[in-house]
Amino acid sequence: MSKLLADTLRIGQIKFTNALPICHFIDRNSATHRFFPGAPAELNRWLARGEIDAGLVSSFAYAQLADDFVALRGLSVSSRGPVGSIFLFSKRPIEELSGCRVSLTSHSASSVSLLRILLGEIGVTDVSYVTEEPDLQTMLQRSEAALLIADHALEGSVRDHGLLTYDLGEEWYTRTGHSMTFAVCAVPKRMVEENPEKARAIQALFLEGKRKGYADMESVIGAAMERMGQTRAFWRDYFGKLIHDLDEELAVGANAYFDAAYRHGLLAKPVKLELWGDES
Ligand SMILES: C=C(O[C@@H]1C=C(C(=O)O)C=C[C@H]1O)C(=O)O
Repeated sequence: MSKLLADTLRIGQIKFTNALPICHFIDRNSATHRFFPGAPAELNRWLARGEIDAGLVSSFAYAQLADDFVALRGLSVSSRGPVGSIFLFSKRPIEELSGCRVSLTSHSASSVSLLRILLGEIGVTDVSYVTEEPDLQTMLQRSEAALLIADHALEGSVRDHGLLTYDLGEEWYTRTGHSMTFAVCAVPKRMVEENPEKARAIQALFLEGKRKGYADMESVIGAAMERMGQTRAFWRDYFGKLIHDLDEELAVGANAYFDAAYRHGLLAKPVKLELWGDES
């Protein structure tokens, strides 16, 4: 990562289609800030190491860092039911994966934990999880099932591979009745305490991007088609499933997910999502 002026805000941004409604229109570089696009696992790492100051990260990564970070109100990647881009592709029914090898995309933190939770709740045991680069064909050479997220999952979902396909947003909703929040915009508590105007500026940049994205969804869809093909109707349907507006109600679902992650031994201690900032 290049050297920046000491007070330039370094902000992480998800590089995949799921964040386009927020990120497509964002003003990426200015004298005061610079956006760094990455896969969720990269963003999580950059945030934990202090290589970015704030930004969109996996909700699970936020939970691991919750002592030191808040989540900005009005910004997330969430769904209430099917999400359309987080799939377990499986050679056999999900209930029959006990003792099997299951491949996990190296790009995710939230969805891999969600899969472990769901399989645990279903009573699937002795799974050997392996983390791999997201390539469905390679993953399934040795595994019974493979978890993909984001653009790789979208690609997998339109391919005719004859595999069983489980949408993790839908599985979570069916089992718990809760929404699921996959990504939040994390900002250090230290920043909101010592320099709240900086945290407000980050929130304003993202919220302005989102306002423009939702006001001109046809341009967002055009950008998605340029990247990945498919029809306008495909993207309208996909973006219709996503919610980008973290609020108290979505926080209930996020907290249910954090509770489950703790119960399943994936988080070291119980965590509550801390919302910060006004959405205006
Ligand atoms: C909806 C999605 O959610 C993403 C899933 C993430 C994860 O599993 O860690 C992180 C960020 C989200 O943007 C997606 O991948 O399409």
